[in-house]
Amino acid sequence: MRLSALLDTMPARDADSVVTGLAIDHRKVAPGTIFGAFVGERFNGEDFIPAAVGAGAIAVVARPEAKVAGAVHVADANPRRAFARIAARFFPRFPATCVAVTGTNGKTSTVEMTRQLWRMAGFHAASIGTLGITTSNDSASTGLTTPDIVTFLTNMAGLAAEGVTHAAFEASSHGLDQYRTEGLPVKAAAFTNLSHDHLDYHGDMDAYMAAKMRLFREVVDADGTAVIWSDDPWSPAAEHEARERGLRIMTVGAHGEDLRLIAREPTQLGQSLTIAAGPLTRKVTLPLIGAYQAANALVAAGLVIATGGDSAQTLGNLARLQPVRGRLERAAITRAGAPVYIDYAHTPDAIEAALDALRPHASGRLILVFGAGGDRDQAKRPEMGRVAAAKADVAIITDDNPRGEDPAAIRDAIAVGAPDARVIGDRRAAIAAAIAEARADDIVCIAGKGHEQGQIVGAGDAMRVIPFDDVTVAREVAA
Ligand SMILES: CC(=O)N[C@H]1[C@@H](OP(=O)(O)OP(=O)(O)OC[C@H]2O[C@@H](n3ccc(=O)[nH]c3=O)[C@H](O)[C@@H]2O)O[C@H](CO)[C@@H](O)[C@@H]1O[C@H](C)C(=O)N[C@@H](C)C(=O)N[C@H](CCC(=O)O)C(=O)O
Ligand SMILES: Nc1ncnc2c1ncn2[C@@H]1O[C@H](COP(=O)(O)OP(=O)(O)OP(=O)(O)O)[C@@H](O)[C@H]1O
Ligand SMILES: N[C@H](CCC[C@H](N)C(=O)O)C(=O)O
Ligand SMILES: [Mg+2]
Repeated sequence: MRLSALLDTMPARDADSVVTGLAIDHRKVAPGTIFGAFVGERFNGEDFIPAAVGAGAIAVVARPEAKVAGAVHVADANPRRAFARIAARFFPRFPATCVAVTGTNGKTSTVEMTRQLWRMAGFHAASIGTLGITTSNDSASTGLTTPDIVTFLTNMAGLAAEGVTHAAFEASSHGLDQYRTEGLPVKAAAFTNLSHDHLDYHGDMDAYMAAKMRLFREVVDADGTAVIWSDDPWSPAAEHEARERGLRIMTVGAHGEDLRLIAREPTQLGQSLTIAAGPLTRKVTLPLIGAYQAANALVAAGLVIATGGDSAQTLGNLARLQPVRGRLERAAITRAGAPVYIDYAHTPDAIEAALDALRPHASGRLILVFGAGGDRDQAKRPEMGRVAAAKADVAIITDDNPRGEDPAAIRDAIAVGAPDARVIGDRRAAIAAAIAEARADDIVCIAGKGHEQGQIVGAGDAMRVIPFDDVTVAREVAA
């Protein structure tokens, strides 16, 4: 592709230069690359411009004040956005129907359920997010929830080339703030909820919400649909944003206008949902437990219906949803007979949602093992402790990806909110203690890591990922 096909203005002599690719990391620059130089948290990408040009970059997207010699300077006060727009021209292929999900909790579950519902309707569908890229044949891990813009668009082009026509992706607040998911038409976008997380990055809840709402303000198509979970304290604010943009609005939940959850009753293996969709009222048995999973399933149904799915068929298909990895996944039964669940709860609100989901199924006690990640929001730690102390009968604080921090200091910060909790740093020992403690009528919940396959310790060059899988460890210890 020629540079002139990607840039609006450039010196005439550069117009015919051939663009071979795009990169935001100077180490990935090859001859013919367009390099995006961004000011980040750890580095200033502008410092790498000479190295990028040396490696063959033919254009650099950077702030007007950046120094660029030997390549076209695409100057923009918001270089991440400018780069995303150029990248979208370079990768013009994508699945015809793309939808996005944002919110503090429930993104992964919702995109994965959306993929399953599309699949049941006969489409070749994919989901992209924390679990990586999932299609009905394959799954591949990508590292971050929302990868960088080049990876994101490359993946979308790859899916389209494989024949995927429907894709649901997670839009994390970091991803939205850093323009990591732009450039393809997004027919519908969902908001699940907002609660305490990532305030280290965003500062306060209003700024966090504003980052998420870029999805409605800028990313979703102007004639697209906003699917909004109606029962969250932040739902009215989300609805206001969608209205301001002139989007079609679909509200879902007990207070929802479009998919109204009229009743929810636990059954032995799941729950029975009564849902009104316009004139149609349907009762379906969802084979998953907990209010939070019902919420995510309904938002997923909303996205499918918003993009042309038949209401009756989509709601009926909820009965065939498969569990999402690491989200209230039953991993083992202890020798005493207690079920052990693995859940990805790593925020105060998620711990509450997971324990609320399990409570109706425990005639005895709820025993919780949990921790908080290092180099992440510190303010959520005592809050996680408080909700654990309030909602679990036995709480055990352990390590969950300490990264560059002292694990003992993280545990102490959690214990401020849960002074009676036991503290066992070694995660395997903590899981073993919970399993040893459980009697037949108790339930053990191991929170925070879900599908993760490792314990991240150290930072920078000293960073190591020690293999660790809660499901495997729970099975080994329970055996
Ligand atoms: C805080 C954050 O989001 N950081 C991400 C962000 O970093 P940054 O823009 O601050 O970049 P930086 O490392 O300071 O470097 C600045 C620029 O210089 C470039 N660079 C840097 C070094 C070098 O040698 N050469 C070079 O060119 C970098 O590519 C970058 O463009 O962009 C980097 C490149 O894509 C990411 O690796 C990095 O993710 C870090 C590792 C991270 O931990 N991110 C987490 C918090 C995150 O994004 N999480 C969300 C999930 C949230 C949720 O779902 O709850 C996610 O979407 O995964
Ligand atoms: N709708 C919801 N309401 C409240 N809590 C939820 C909801 N959905 C999920 N959770 C909780 O959050 C955890 C993570 O769920 P999920 O992975 O779907 O969210 P996510 O938004 O993708 O998270 P991340 O920010 O890590 O990407 C679940 O294991 C559960 O404890
Ligand atoms: N997407 C989340 C994942 C957290 C998972 C938990 N195990 C942790 O490390 O805190 C984050 O980056 O904050
Ligand atoms: Mg996720």
